[in-house]
Amino acid sequence: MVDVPTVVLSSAGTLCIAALFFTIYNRRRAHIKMALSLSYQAIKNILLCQTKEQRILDFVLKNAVRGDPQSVIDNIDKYCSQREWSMNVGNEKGIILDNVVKESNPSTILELGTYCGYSAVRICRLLKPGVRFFTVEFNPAYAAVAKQIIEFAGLIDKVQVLEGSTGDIIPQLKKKYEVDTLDFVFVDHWKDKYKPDTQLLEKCNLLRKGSVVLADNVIVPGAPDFLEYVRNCGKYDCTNFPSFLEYMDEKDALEKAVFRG
Ligand SMILES: C[S@@+](CC[C@H](N)C(=O)[O-])C[C@H]1O[C@@H](n2cnc3c(N)ncnc32)[C@H](O)[C@@H]1O
Repeated sequence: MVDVPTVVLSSAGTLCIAALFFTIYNRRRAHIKMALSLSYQAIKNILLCQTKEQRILDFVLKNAVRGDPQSVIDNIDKYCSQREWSMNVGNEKGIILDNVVKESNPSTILELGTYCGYSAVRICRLLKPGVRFFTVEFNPAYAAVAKQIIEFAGLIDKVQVLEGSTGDIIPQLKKKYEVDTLDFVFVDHWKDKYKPDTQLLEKCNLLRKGSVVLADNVIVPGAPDFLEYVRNCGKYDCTNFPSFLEYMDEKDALEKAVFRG
Protein backbone atom coordinates (compact mmCIF):
# COMPACT_ATOMS: atom_id res chain seq x y z
CA MET A 1 0.00 0.00 0.00
CA VAL A 2 1.23 3.49 -0.86
CA ASP A 3 2.08 5.60 2.17
CA VAL A 4 1.14 9.10 0.90
CA PRO A 5 3.06 11.20 3.49
CA THR A 6 6.24 9.15 2.81
CA VAL A 7 5.92 9.63 -0.96
CA VAL A 8 5.36 13.37 -0.52
CA LEU A 9 8.29 13.67 1.87
CA SER A 10 10.68 11.67 -0.30
CA SER A 11 9.63 13.60 -3.43
CA ALA A 12 10.18 16.90 -1.58
CA GLY A 13 13.55 15.60 -0.39
CA THR A 14 14.55 14.63 -3.94
CA LEU A 15 13.46 18.05 -5.21
CA CYS A 16 15.48 19.80 -2.49
CA ILE A 17 18.60 17.77 -3.31
CA ALA A 18 18.13 18.46 -7.06
CA ALA A 19 17.68 22.19 -6.33
CA LEU A 20 20.80 22.16 -4.16
CA PHE A 21 22.85 20.46 -6.91
CA PHE A 22 21.45 22.89 -9.49
CA THR A 23 22.38 25.90 -7.32
CA ILE A 24 25.89 24.58 -6.65
CA TYR A 25 26.32 23.74 -10.36
CA ASN A 26 25.19 27.22 -11.41
CA ARG A 27 27.45 28.98 -8.88
CA ARG A 28 30.44 26.79 -9.61
CA ARG A 29 29.74 26.01 -13.28
CA ALA A 30 33.12 27.23 -14.54
CA HIS A 31 34.99 25.36 -11.80
CA ILE A 32 33.04 22.14 -12.48
CA LYS A 33 33.56 22.38 -16.26
CA MET A 34 37.28 23.02 -15.72
CA ALA A 35 37.56 20.11 -13.27
CA LEU A 36 35.79 17.74 -15.70
CA SER A 37 37.96 18.89 -18.58
CA LEU A 38 41.17 18.50 -16.54
CA SER A 39 40.15 15.01 -15.35
CA TYR A 40 39.54 13.96 -18.96
CA GLN A 41 42.93 15.40 -19.93
CA ALA A 42 44.66 13.54 -17.07
CA ILE A 43 43.26 10.22 -18.37
CA LYS A 44 44.33 11.14 -21.91
CA ASN A 45 47.86 11.93 -20.66
CA ILE A 46 48.15 8.47 -19.10
CA LEU A 47 46.76 6.67 -22.16
CA LEU A 48 48.91 8.60 -24.66
CA CYS A 49 52.02 8.88 -22.40
CA GLN A 50 52.10 12.57 -23.35
CA THR A 51 51.09 15.76 -21.59
CA LYS A 52 48.54 18.23 -22.91
CA GLU A 53 51.28 20.85 -23.11
CA GLN A 54 53.29 18.56 -25.42
CA ARG A 55 50.17 18.12 -27.55
CA ILE A 56 49.78 21.92 -27.75
CA LEU A 57 53.45 22.21 -28.77
CA ASP A 58 53.06 19.48 -31.43
CA PHE A 59 49.99 21.22 -32.83
CA VAL A 60 51.88 24.52 -33.08
CA LEU A 61 54.92 22.90 -34.71
CA LYS A 62 52.69 21.13 -37.24
CA ASN A 63 50.27 23.93 -38.08
CA ALA A 64 51.72 27.37 -37.33
CA VAL A 65 54.16 29.33 -39.48
CA ARG A 66 57.69 29.50 -38.05
CA GLY A 67 58.65 33.08 -37.18
CA ASP A 68 55.05 34.30 -37.27
CA PRO A 69 53.87 35.03 -33.68
CA GLN A 70 50.27 35.71 -34.74
CA SER A 71 49.99 32.29 -36.38
CA VAL A 72 51.40 30.69 -33.19
CA ILE A 73 48.75 32.45 -31.07
CA ASP A 74 45.97 31.58 -33.52
CA ASN A 75 46.92 27.91 -33.52
CA ILE A 76 47.12 27.69 -29.72
CA ASP A 77 43.66 29.30 -29.53
CA LYS A 78 42.36 26.89 -32.17
CA TYR A 79 43.69 23.84 -30.28
CA CYS A 80 42.48 24.99 -26.87
CA SER A 81 39.02 26.09 -28.01
CA GLN A 82 38.35 23.04 -30.18
CA ARG A 83 40.26 20.20 -28.53
CA GLU A 84 41.54 20.68 -24.98
CA TRP A 85 40.81 23.59 -22.62
CA SER A 86 43.98 25.28 -21.33
CA MET A 87 44.81 28.12 -18.96
CA ASN A 88 46.22 30.60 -21.52
CA VAL A 89 44.80 34.12 -21.26
CA GLY A 90 43.04 33.37 -24.57
CA ASN A 91 41.91 35.64 -27.38
CA GLU A 92 39.06 37.64 -25.80
CA LYS A 93 41.03 38.75 -22.75
CA GLY A 94 44.13 38.73 -24.99
CA ILE A 95 42.72 41.65 -26.99
CA ILE A 96 42.34 43.62 -23.73
CA LEU A 97 45.90 42.64 -22.77
CA ASP A 98 47.14 43.83 -26.20
CA ASN A 99 45.43 47.21 -25.75
CA VAL A 100 46.80 47.77 -22.24
CA VAL A 101 50.33 46.82 -23.39
CA LYS A 102 50.11 49.15 -26.41
CA GLU A 103 48.80 52.09 -24.39
CA SER A 104 51.45 51.72 -21.66
CA ASN A 105 54.28 51.33 -24.20
CA PRO A 106 56.54 49.48 -21.71
CA SER A 107 60.32 49.06 -21.87
CA THR A 108 60.73 46.54 -19.03
CA ILE A 109 58.10 43.88 -18.50
CA LEU A 110 57.62 41.06 -16.02
CA GLU A 111 55.16 38.23 -16.42
CA LEU A 112 54.29 36.04 -13.44
CA GLY A 113 53.23 32.63 -14.84
CA THR A 114 54.53 31.57 -18.28
CA TYR A 115 52.76 28.23 -18.81
CA CYS A 116 53.19 27.39 -22.55
CA GLY A 117 54.30 30.89 -23.51
CA TYR A 118 51.03 31.99 -25.12
CA SER A 119 50.82 35.38 -23.39
CA ALA A 120 54.60 35.86 -23.68
CA VAL A 121 54.30 35.50 -27.47
CA ARG A 122 51.18 37.66 -27.46
CA ILE A 123 52.88 40.51 -25.54
CA CYS A 124 56.27 40.27 -27.24
CA ARG A 125 54.82 40.47 -30.75
CA LEU A 126 53.80 44.05 -29.86
CA LEU A 127 57.10 45.21 -28.40
CA LYS A 128 59.61 47.50 -30.05
CA PRO A 129 63.23 46.26 -30.36
CA GLY A 130 65.34 46.59 -27.22
CA VAL A 131 62.49 46.01 -24.78
CA ARG A 132 63.23 43.61 -21.90
CA PHE A 133 60.68 40.91 -21.15
CA PHE A 134 61.04 38.46 -18.25
CA THR A 135 58.59 35.65 -17.59
CA VAL A 136 58.67 33.44 -14.48
CA GLU A 137 57.63 29.78 -14.39
CA PHE A 138 58.29 27.22 -11.65
CA ASN A 139 57.18 24.11 -13.55
CA PRO A 140 60.22 22.94 -15.59
CA ALA A 141 58.07 20.94 -18.04
CA TYR A 142 55.95 24.02 -18.82
CA ALA A 143 59.06 26.21 -19.09
CA ALA A 144 60.59 23.76 -21.60
CA VAL A 145 57.45 23.83 -23.78
CA ALA A 146 57.26 27.64 -23.52
CA LYS A 147 60.87 28.05 -24.68
CA GLN A 148 60.20 25.92 -27.78
CA ILE A 149 57.00 27.83 -28.60
CA ILE A 150 58.71 31.21 -28.10
CA GLU A 151 61.66 30.06 -30.23
CA PHE A 152 59.30 28.82 -32.98
CA ALA A 153 57.52 32.21 -32.92
CA GLY A 154 60.90 33.87 -33.58
CA LEU A 155 60.92 35.73 -30.26
CA ILE A 156 63.58 33.90 -28.25
CA ASP A 157 65.92 36.95 -28.36
CA LYS A 158 63.22 39.15 -26.77
CA VAL A 159 62.20 36.81 -23.94
CA GLN A 160 63.97 35.57 -20.83
CA VAL A 161 62.21 32.61 -19.26
CA LEU A 162 63.24 32.60 -15.59
CA GLU A 163 62.72 29.20 -14.01
CA GLY A 164 61.80 29.23 -10.34
CA SER A 165 59.14 30.51 -8.02
CA THR A 166 58.09 34.15 -8.16
CA GLY A 167 58.81 34.49 -4.44
CA ASP A 168 62.48 33.60 -5.10
CA ILE A 169 62.93 35.42 -8.40
CA ILE A 170 61.30 38.79 -7.73
CA PRO A 171 63.91 39.72 -5.05
CA GLN A 172 66.70 38.82 -7.53
CA LEU A 173 65.48 41.06 -10.34
CA LYS A 174 67.44 44.18 -9.35
CA LYS A 175 70.86 42.66 -8.77
CA LYS A 176 70.93 39.50 -10.89
CA TYR A 177 68.93 40.80 -13.88
CA GLU A 178 69.80 44.50 -13.59
CA VAL A 179 66.19 45.65 -13.53
CA ASP A 180 65.70 49.17 -12.19
CA THR A 181 61.89 49.36 -12.19
CA LEU A 182 59.16 47.57 -14.11
CA ASP A 183 56.85 49.42 -16.51
CA PHE A 184 54.38 46.58 -16.87
CA VAL A 185 53.65 43.44 -14.86
CA PHE A 186 51.28 40.76 -16.13
CA VAL A 187 50.08 38.80 -13.10
CA ASP A 188 48.81 35.38 -14.17
CA HIS A 189 50.15 32.68 -11.85
CA TRP A 190 48.43 30.94 -8.89
CA LYS A 191 45.75 33.23 -7.57
CA ASP A 192 46.74 33.07 -3.88
CA LYS A 193 50.09 34.61 -4.87
CA TYR A 194 48.68 37.72 -6.59
CA LYS A 195 48.51 39.82 -3.42
CA PRO A 196 51.76 38.70 -1.71
CA ASP A 197 53.73 38.99 -4.96
CA THR A 198 52.32 42.47 -5.65
CA GLN A 199 53.42 43.48 -2.15
CA LEU A 200 56.81 41.86 -2.80
CA LEU A 201 57.22 43.97 -5.96
CA GLU A 202 56.51 47.07 -3.85
CA LYS A 203 58.91 45.95 -1.10
CA CYS A 204 61.70 45.35 -3.64
CA ASN A 205 61.14 48.86 -5.08
CA LEU A 206 60.37 47.43 -8.49
CA LEU A 207 57.31 49.62 -9.08
CA ARG A 208 57.56 53.30 -10.03
CA LYS A 209 54.86 55.94 -10.40
CA GLY A 210 52.79 54.78 -13.39
CA SER A 211 53.86 51.10 -13.38
CA VAL A 212 50.97 49.04 -14.68
CA VAL A 213 50.03 45.81 -12.89
CA LEU A 214 47.52 43.85 -14.99
CA ALA A 215 45.98 40.77 -13.36
CA ASP A 216 44.11 38.00 -15.16
CA ASN A 217 41.32 35.75 -13.81
CA VAL A 218 40.15 38.09 -11.08
CA ILE A 219 36.66 36.53 -11.27
CA VAL A 220 37.44 32.89 -12.21
CA PRO A 221 39.25 31.25 -10.41
CA GLY A 222 39.22 34.67 -8.68
CA ALA A 223 41.66 36.68 -6.58
CA PRO A 224 39.44 38.48 -4.02
CA ASP A 225 42.24 39.39 -1.58
CA PHE A 226 44.27 40.92 -4.41
CA LEU A 227 41.26 42.96 -5.62
CA GLU A 228 40.49 44.12 -2.10
CA TYR A 229 44.14 45.14 -1.64
CA VAL A 230 44.76 47.07 -4.86
CA ARG A 231 41.37 48.79 -4.74
CA ASN A 232 41.55 49.89 -1.10
CA CYS A 233 45.20 50.30 -0.09
CA GLY A 234 45.42 53.78 -1.62
CA LYS A 235 48.50 52.98 -3.70
CA TYR A 236 46.82 52.15 -7.02
CA ASP A 237 44.31 53.54 -9.50
CA CYS A 238 42.24 50.58 -10.64
CA THR A 239 40.20 49.75 -13.70
CA ASN A 240 38.25 46.55 -14.23
CA PHE A 241 37.91 45.03 -17.70
CA PRO A 242 35.01 42.55 -17.81
CA SER A 243 35.43 39.72 -20.30
CA PHE A 244 35.06 35.94 -20.52
CA LEU A 245 37.08 33.04 -19.19
CA GLU A 246 39.44 31.64 -21.81
CA TYR A 247 37.68 29.26 -24.20
CA MET A 248 34.47 29.24 -22.12
CA ASP A 249 31.19 31.09 -21.97
CA GLU A 250 31.79 32.23 -18.37
CA LYS A 251 32.32 35.74 -17.05
CA ASP A 252 35.85 36.70 -16.03
CA ALA A 253 37.79 39.97 -15.91
CA LEU A 254 41.21 41.60 -15.91
CA GLU A 255 42.10 44.21 -13.28
CA LYS A 256 44.51 47.01 -14.16
CA ALA A 257 46.17 48.64 -11.15
CA VAL A 258 48.40 51.64 -11.87
CA PHE A 259 50.91 52.31 -9.08
CA ARG A 260 50.70 55.87 -7.73
CA GLY A 261 54.33 55.92 -6.61
C1 LIG B 1 47.46 30.62 -15.82
S1 LIG B 1 49.00 29.91 -16.17
C2 LIG B 1 49.83 31.19 -17.08
C3 LIG B 1 49.24 31.41 -18.43
C4 LIG B 1 50.04 32.34 -19.30
N1 LIG B 1 50.28 33.61 -18.67
C5 LIG B 1 49.31 32.58 -20.60
O1 LIG B 1 48.34 33.34 -20.61
O2 LIG B 1 49.70 31.98 -21.62
C6 LIG B 1 49.81 29.99 -14.60
C7 LIG B 1 51.23 29.48 -14.60
O3 LIG B 1 51.87 30.00 -13.44
C8 LIG B 1 52.77 29.02 -12.93
N2 LIG B 1 52.95 29.39 -11.51
C9 LIG B 1 52.02 29.38 -10.54
N3 LIG B 1 52.50 29.87 -9.40
C10 LIG B 1 53.79 30.19 -9.64
C11 LIG B 1 54.82 30.75 -8.83
N4 LIG B 1 54.61 31.10 -7.55
N5 LIG B 1 56.02 30.92 -9.40
C12 LIG B 1 56.24 30.62 -10.69
N6 LIG B 1 55.29 30.10 -11.52
C13 LIG B 1 54.08 29.89 -10.99
C14 LIG B 1 52.04 27.71 -13.17
O4 LIG B 1 52.93 26.61 -13.19
C15 LIG B 1 51.37 27.96 -14.51
O5 LIG B 1 52.16 27.52 -15.55
